[in-house]
Amino acid sequence: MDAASLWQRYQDWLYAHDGLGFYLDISRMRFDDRFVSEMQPKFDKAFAEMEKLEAGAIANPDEGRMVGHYWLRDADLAPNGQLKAEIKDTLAAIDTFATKIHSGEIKPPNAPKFTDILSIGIGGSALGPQFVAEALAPVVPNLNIHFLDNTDPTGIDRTLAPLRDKLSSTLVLVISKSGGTPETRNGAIEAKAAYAAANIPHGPHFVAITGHDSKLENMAKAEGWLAAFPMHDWVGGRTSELSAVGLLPAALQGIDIHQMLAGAKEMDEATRIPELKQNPAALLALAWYFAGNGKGEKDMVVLPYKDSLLLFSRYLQQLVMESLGKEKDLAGNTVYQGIAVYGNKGSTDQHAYVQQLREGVPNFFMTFIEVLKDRDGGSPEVEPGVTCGDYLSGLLQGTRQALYENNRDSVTVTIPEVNERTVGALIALYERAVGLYATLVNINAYHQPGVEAGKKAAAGVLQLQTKVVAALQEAQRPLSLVELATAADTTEQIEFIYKIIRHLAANNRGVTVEGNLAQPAELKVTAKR
Ligand SMILES: O=P(O)(O)OC[C@H]1O[C@H](O)[C@H](O)[C@@H](O)[C@@H]1O
Repeated sequence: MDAASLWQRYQDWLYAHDGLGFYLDISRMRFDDRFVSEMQPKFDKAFAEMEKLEAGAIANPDEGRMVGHYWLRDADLAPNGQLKAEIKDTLAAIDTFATKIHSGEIKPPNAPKFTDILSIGIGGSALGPQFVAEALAPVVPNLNIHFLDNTDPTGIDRTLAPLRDKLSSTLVLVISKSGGTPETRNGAIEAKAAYAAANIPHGPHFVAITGHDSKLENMAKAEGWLAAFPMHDWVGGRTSELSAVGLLPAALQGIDIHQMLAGAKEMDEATRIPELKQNPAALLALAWYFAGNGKGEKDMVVLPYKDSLLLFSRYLQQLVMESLGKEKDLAGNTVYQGIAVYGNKGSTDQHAYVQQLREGVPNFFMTFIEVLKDRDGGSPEVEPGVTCGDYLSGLLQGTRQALYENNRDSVTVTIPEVNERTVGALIALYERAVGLYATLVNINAYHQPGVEAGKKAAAGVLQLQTKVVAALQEAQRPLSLVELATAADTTEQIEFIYKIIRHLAANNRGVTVEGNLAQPAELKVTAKR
C-alpha cells in the first residue's frame, strides 16, 4: 500500500473518544473489507450476548454465575436492588476506611498511624493491585505498598525484611476471593508468624478481602481482624481490579478510585455501543481475530512506551490467557483456544527481543501503548530541539513502521497521560474486548477449569510427602527409593518420591541421603533421629 492509501486507511479506521482523549488505531492490521463484512454476524451475536450478560444472565454457565464487573462502575446497571446496595455500600466502606486510616482515626495499637501495606494475594488478587500501584501510586504515597504473591520462602523473606521494623505500623491485606488459595494462606501464616515473633498481636493489623463465608472470612471473624471487605461471587478474580480487591489498596495509597471508576464507566459506555466502528473494544477484538485467524495463531506482544505501565502486559496476561485459553467451546467441541500475551515496555524491549519480532518467526502481532504527555513540566534538550520524550515517541513510531514494512501487523492504543481515568479506561477496554472476543470464538471466558489440574496434583504431592516421611520413620533403617516406594505403597510415584527426598535433603528436613543424588537407583534414605 502506498503512503497516501495508508494515510487514508489510518483515517478511515482511527477510533477517537473525545471525553477520554483516547485513540485506537487498527489500520496496521492488514484485514480487508470482505473480512469485516464476514465478521459482522459474529459481532451482532457478541453484542447481543454482552447485553444479556450486563442484564444479569448466567454468562458463566459452567459455574452457574452472573458476570457483573461492569456493574461495579455503574451500580444502577446491576440487575436488582440488593446487588446495587452491595456495590454502593462496599464503595462507601472503602472510602470511609481509607479516610480513617489516613487521618489516624483508625490506628494500630502501638503506632500513631499505619505507614505501610503488606498485600497478600495471587493471580487476580494481586496482578491488578500491582499494575495499578506501579502506574498510579503517588511518589510519596499515603501508605507504601509491598506484595507477597507467592509461596517462595526466599521471596517472602525479601518482602518481609524491610517491614520487620515497621510491623507495628503495617496494615496487612489478605486478598482471596475463594479464601482458600494455598499460596495466599501460606503468605498470611508467614505474616502472622512475623507478628508473633515481634510480640505484636496481628488481629488489629489484618484486613480480609474475600468471598462471603469463605475460610478467610471466618478466620478474620474468629481472630478479630481489623476489617473485612466483600468480594462478590459475580466478579471473577481477573476482572476484580475495580472491586474491593483493587480499590481498597489503591485508596489506601492515595490513588483517586472514583476517577478510576469514572474512566472505566466512560469506556464501558463506549464499548457498549453495538456498532463495530464506534466501539473500541469491538475493534480490538476484530484485530485479534484477524491476527490469529480466530484461533490464537499469533501472540499478542504488548509494549507500553511508558515505564509506569510496565505491569500492564503482565496484568493482561491473566485477563486474556485465563479467559480465552480454553480446550472446549460452549458446544463442547475441542478447540484449544487462546491468545498468548507478553511484553514489558518500550523502548527497553527494543534492545532485547525486538530483533526477533522484526526479522524472526512472524508469530505475533504488536500492541503499542502510546502516552502523549511526556511528563509534568518541561524537558531539557538532549539534542538541539529534541527531548527524551521525543525519542520515546520517535522510537515507537519507528518500530511500528519497521515492523509493518516487514509484514508484522500492529495495533496502537493512545492515551493522553497515565492517570486514574485512563488506567480505569484501559482496564475496562480490555475486559470488554476479551468478553466480545470470547463470543466471536464461542467460548466461556469466565471460568478456568484448567487451573485446577495443577492444584490437585500439587496437593497429591504434599500428601505423598507425608506418607513417605511416615514410611521412612517407621522403617528405622536406610531404604532404597524402590523400597521406600513399596513401603509407602506408591510404587508408581517413584519419580515424585525421588524429588521429594531431594528437596527435603536440600533443606535439612529430617532425612539423610547416602549416595550420589545424580544416581537415584543407588540412593539410601534414612529418617533422621
Ligand atoms: O482470589 P483467589 O480465590 O485467591 O484466587 C486467586 C487466583 O487463583 C486461581 O488459581 C485462579 O485461576 C485465578 O483466577 C485467581 O485469580
